[in-house]
Amino acid sequence: MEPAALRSGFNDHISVESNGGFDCPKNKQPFIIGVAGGTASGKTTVCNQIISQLHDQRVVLVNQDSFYRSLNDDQLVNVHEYNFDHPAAFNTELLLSCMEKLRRGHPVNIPSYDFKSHKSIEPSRLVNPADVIILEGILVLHDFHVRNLMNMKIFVDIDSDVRLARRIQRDTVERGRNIQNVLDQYSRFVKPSFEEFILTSKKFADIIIPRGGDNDVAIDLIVQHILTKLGQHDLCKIYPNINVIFSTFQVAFIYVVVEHGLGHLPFTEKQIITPTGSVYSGVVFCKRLCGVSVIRSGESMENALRACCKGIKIGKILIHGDGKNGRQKLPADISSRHVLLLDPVLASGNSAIKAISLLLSKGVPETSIIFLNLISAPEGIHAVCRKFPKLKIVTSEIDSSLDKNYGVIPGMGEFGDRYFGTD
Ligand SMILES: Nc1ncnc2c1ncn2[C@@H]1O[C@H](COP(=O)(O)OP(=O)(O)O)[C@@H](O)[C@H]1O
Ligand SMILES: Nc1ccn([C@@H]2O[C@H](COP(=O)(O)O)[C@@H](O)[C@H]2O)c(=O)n1
Ligand SMILES: [Mg+2]
Repeated sequence: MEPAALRSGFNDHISVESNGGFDCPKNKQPFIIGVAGGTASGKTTVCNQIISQLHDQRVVLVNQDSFYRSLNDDQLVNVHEYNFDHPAAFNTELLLSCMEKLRRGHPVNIPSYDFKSHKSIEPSRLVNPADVIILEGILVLHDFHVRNLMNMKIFVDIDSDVRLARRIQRDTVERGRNIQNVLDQYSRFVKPSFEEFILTSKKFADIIIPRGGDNDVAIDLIVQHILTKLGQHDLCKIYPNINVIFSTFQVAFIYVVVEHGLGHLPFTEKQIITPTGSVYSGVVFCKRLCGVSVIRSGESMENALRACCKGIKIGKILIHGDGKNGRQKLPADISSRHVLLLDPVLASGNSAIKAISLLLSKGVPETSIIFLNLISAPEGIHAVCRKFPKLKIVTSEIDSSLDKNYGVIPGMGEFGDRYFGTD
């Protein structure tokens, strides 16, 4: 029996975690982008361009400016002594709690800030949860906790002279300042704080955009990346070494997973002369292969592997449930081969970790292991990917979670029993 026949409707089981960690459906967490850069570098302009190109997605823009602390009366009297470019000028705790609520899928009230009175004003802005949240501001890459929220970090990089010219223009027109105020504030606070806190956060950026809003190519690439990520499971946003095969009903077939796994192996071009004398160009794997099945359910994938790679050697690993080390029968030269580790279900990850550790102890490099499975639980992916970031996982489905007996939900029951007809 093919495993696809064991399951039905397995694409429509998005569930909600019950542990208070996240209230969002598991693979529906928002994609959070941070956009930093010096004053008047074009952060807001870049964000608006990204938003306009993401027209089919729910996007919200949160400005760090909204979290400026209101000045008290004493501070207002001496406003020219106040450093608005220092991290302490912002209420970062409030920013973090608002971002956390949005991340969990809750609406939130964001304060409104008035640059003329230097205070928060009513009404605040009700922001609804969205697929993409963009957080923009001079210091959003400075604070470790704020940075940690982000899936993508952008720094807008523009010549300081251009920024100063734009700032004079903007602050005199929109923020009620005169040129002398702007220049004094710039040389006393804005420039030194830029060098101390903003420029030093540039190293945390994933993308640096020269020329800001004029850089159409950079904005286009960013939008494409966001669209790709929005289509992916959340775990793929965290672990680049996990590959989920496009999930239609048919692709749960073992053969497709095996073929896809083979596609991850390095190969070189090879030409041969056919019996009719013509030249045929094909490819050959750079290194010899070996399958290793985890007994017993992994054996269900062996036929597919043999069908794809005639004569491939296949070893076996038996994992004990009682904490003892696993037993194995593996080719003597396994350390010089690429290993396709076969186990159709990745649940807690405990068996997989034992099997992988055993392969490593036999000298197989982590980079030479491709773990092929059909159904995986997020818990197993976290466990394996954290411990072995250099191996690849190829799966056809990431399910919702684990039950208390470490069974995958919804999963497909005891795979070995169902496949071999012993249930
Ligand atoms: N590429 C550009 N060309 C000309 N003016 C620009 C450009 N980008 C931004 N500006 C102007 O510069 C000022 C600052 O831009 P803004 O996007 O608000 O910067 P930031 O949010 O980084 O402070 C605004 O008045 C804006 O209209
Ligand atoms: N009351 C305030 C608050 C902030 N500023 C300046 O705004 C700059 C940050 O905003 P951008 O849109 O330019 O990123 C920052 O450099 C502060 O100096 C202010 O002048 N008055
Ligand atoms: Mg701005």
